[in-house]
Amino acid sequence: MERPFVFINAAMSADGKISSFHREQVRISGPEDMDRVSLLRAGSDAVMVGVGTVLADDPGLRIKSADHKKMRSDRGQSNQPLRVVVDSRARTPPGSEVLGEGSILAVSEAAPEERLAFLREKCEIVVSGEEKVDLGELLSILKKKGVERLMVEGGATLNWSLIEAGLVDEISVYIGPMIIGGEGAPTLVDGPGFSADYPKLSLISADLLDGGVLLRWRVLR
Ligand SMILES: NC(=O)c1ccc[n+]([C@@H]2O[C@H](COP(=O)([O-])OP(=O)(O)OC[C@H]3O[C@@H](n4cnc5c(N)ncnc54)[C@H](O)[C@@H]3O)[C@@H](O)[C@H]2O)c1
Ligand SMILES: Nc1nc(=O)c(N)c(NC[C@H](O)[C@H](O)[C@H](O)COP(=O)(O)O)[nH]1
Repeated sequence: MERPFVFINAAMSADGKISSFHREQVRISGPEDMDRVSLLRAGSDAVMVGVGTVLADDPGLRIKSADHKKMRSDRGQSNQPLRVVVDSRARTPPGSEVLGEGSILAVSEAAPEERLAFLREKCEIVVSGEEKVDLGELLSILKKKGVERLMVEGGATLNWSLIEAGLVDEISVYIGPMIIGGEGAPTLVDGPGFSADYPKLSLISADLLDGGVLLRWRVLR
């Protein structure tokens, strides 16, 4: 099945955590990295998160920088990339920042109709998979909608599922100068974990940024 180019972008502490043990957002990136995140959004056709991230962080996922919006309009693209939430059972609160024009809620057949009735007014609903969203099918639906480049902004569980399914081409991770700790704190990739055939990476670049380091990895097949 055809799919977009998929890259994960995340920020983690020096000890590999992407938020605290009570899943509260931790600002790991500095201003330079956040500007880079905005630029990555500007260069993408869609930005995707899991519902865990919506519930924890309530991100808007929009480009705020006028320069970055202009870059898109100069290229003949819409002002903002599409915003996609992977949410099998439609748990996204109707007041979430991510919803509104240009947002897609990716649910499974198990999503309760009474939740969808509410949410349908605030976003487009795309159904795939029986219990859990079928990520391969979702990516092929997005490709048919014209999404060539998809940015994934976490969290830990969605990152795992995409990597496990072999659906990720690149990973950019900013490693910030801090320790978060906690065995229950989400890491860059959670889920059950691999016990063999560990996916291998090839380093594209390593740069100093905001007192930390930005690594870009290509996922090898
Ligand atoms: N530092 C960063 O860069 C960064 C970025 C994003 C999120 N976060 C943090 O990550 C945490 C959220 O991560 P998380 O793991 O709890 O949630 P998540 O955002 O990865 O969402 C996972 C949820 O998505 C849904 N889902 C539906 N279909 C799925 C599928 N096929 N595969 C996987 N998930 C599917 C499930 O309900 C699942 O629980 C928060 O604490 C947030 O602050 C940090
Ligand atoms: N790049 C990055 N650095 C961080 O230090 C951090 N905590 C996140 N966390 C991911 C977060 O859930 C969102 O993806 C956006 O960082 C916020 O997005 P908005 O400004 O609301 O659009 N992401």
